[in-house]
Amino acid sequence: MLEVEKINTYYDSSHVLQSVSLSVQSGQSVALLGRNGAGKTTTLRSIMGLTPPRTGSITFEGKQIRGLAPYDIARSGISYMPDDLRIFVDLTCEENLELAHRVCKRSGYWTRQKVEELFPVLADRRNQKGLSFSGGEKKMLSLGRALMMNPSLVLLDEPSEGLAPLVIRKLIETIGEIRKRGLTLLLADQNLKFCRQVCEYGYILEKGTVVHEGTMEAIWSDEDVVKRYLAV
Ligand SMILES: Nc1ncnc2c1ncn2[C@@H]1O[C@H](COP(=O)(O)OP(=O)(O)OP(=O)(O)O)[C@@H](O)[C@H]1O
Repeated sequence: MLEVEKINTYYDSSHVLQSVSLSVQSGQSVALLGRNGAGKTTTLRSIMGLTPPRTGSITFEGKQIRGLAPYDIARSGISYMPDDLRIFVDLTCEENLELAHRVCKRSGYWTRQKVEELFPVLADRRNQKGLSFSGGEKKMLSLGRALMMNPSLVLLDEPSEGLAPLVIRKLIETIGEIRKRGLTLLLADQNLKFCRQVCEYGYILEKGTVVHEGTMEAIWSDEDVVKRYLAV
């Protein structure tokens, strides 16, 4: 479904991603792992066209998307939950969700009603502005916005970061529900235990390079790999 081949991404003259390749199959859930500054966010931003790679290829459902504007990439069926969530704090919960749908113009299973069924708290807070939301609620709203675009692939940046263990458990269940609707996921997260519960396959980044890949079970049980690339 998604093939990233040898992409090189820069911030000005700083060469951050160095020949990164990865692939995500339809229906799969794939993790991008690695320590702070390894290049996880930059990989997601590169796919989304927000920090376009200078070279390499990104194909999605057989079409080249490298070089397209982010909104065209979104309309092709990829949505993105950034680590800073990017919800509109001056808008109500309902307005945030409807705006995402209107911008993307893709219809499908996910309507505001379906998103509110998945996250009942968003129904409770339908008319409240985002500023008053807790961190966990903002995350749910941001994920809800991503779903309202009716994507086939969702990129999630640090979904578990900053959440209490109980909320993470709920998030794991929610991701399971989302996957039952046929969605494919690529997520960047430093929480190996969380990734093991929601992903089948993982890529480990270090200094902008893929240094290891394998099933999440294999990564989880490889003490050397965990110590070398993931332990803090
Ligand atoms: N806007 C920017 N301008 C310049 N350099 C940047 C910018 N954003 C990130 N970098 C650098 O690019 C490298 C990769 O950062 P990136 O945010 O992709 O890593 P990450 O794995 O997502 O880490 P984190 O978990 O801390 O977000 C780091 O060295 C970082 O300092």
